[in-house]
Amino acid sequence: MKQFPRHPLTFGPSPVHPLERLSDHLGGARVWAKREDVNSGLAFGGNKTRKLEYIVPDVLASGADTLVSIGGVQSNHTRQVAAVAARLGLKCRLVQEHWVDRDYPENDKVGNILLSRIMGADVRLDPSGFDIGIRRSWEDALADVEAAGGKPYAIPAGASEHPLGGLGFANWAFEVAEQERQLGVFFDTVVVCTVTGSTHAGMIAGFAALQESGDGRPRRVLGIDASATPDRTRAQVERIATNTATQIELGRDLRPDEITLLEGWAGDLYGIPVESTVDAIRLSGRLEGMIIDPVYEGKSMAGLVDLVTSGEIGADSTVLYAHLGGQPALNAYPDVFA
Ligand SMILES: Cc1ncc(COP(=O)(O)O)c(CNC2(C(=O)O)CC2)c1O
Repeated sequence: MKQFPRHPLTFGPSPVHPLERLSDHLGGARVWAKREDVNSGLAFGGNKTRKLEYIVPDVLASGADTLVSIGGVQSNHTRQVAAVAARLGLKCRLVQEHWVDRDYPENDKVGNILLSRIMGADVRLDPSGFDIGIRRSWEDALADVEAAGGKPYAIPAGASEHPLGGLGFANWAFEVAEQERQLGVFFDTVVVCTVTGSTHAGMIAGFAALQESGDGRPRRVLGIDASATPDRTRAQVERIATNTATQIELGRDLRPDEITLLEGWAGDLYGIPVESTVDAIRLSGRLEGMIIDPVYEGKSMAGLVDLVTSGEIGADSTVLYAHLGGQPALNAYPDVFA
């Protein structure tokens, strides 16, 4: 894979470990986890921290003084942008839109948004609803920073539509291959939560590049939709995966079977947990002491549980579950577990 400048924001390779009790409980494939939720000392880290490692060199080269990004009120992404801004000594302007329609009065005071405020971000609430695309509120914030004499750096939702947004998880694929060698294991299936798409898309491009580099063993990357707008998310994954494959000089087109986004566990609305989400969160907590969140990982774990117990992921498979972080948002959902 072509190399790109990376500004280290993580502790190094994120841990990979087996989930024995969960695997025994499911009674089929063996399940392991790769833990982006403990990948960095920057405000609990997560998948966006890995993406930002490849964006920060461009930030520094641009001479910007303010990172400008966007997400829902309980966005993990904007919290990670705030942490990186703090670490780099930059200002941070965050647009927090009304992506989740829940009747929890403390929603804009706890969890991720509390952390972003603690780290000094200029947090602005906006009444606009959920959408993974480029938002007017974000464009207005960029113009606002500029009009006030600042030099903004534009980071779209989830850093996904950013030109360098797929590189973090393309590299992740190569990190997995190295850890497989060290552990003496091969993960034929990767399960990942998909919303704005560049985590999943980067993995698709990275594992394709691994195959082209000679590791021809068949591997599936299964994206579990948590956006509840799967057609838009699938199109965004395809676009970002294709762009990333070009950037890393894959040298071939991606095949349709390399882009798999599965529906069925997002429920009707982004950010609203359904029964399978809550069951998966409890199962992961009670069997492995592994905490997952109700917006993202609870939904991808619900997908993994069904795919393994149904045999769609065969009993002879070894599955790598991508834990991408997200726990701070649990503080906005205490009523769900009361
Ligand atoms: C914990 C966690 N898990 C999975 C995802 C999905 O990643 P992608 O957006 O790259 O598809 C997020 C994203 N979060 C967004 C946010 O604003 O926090 C970009 C939506 C996530 O935070």
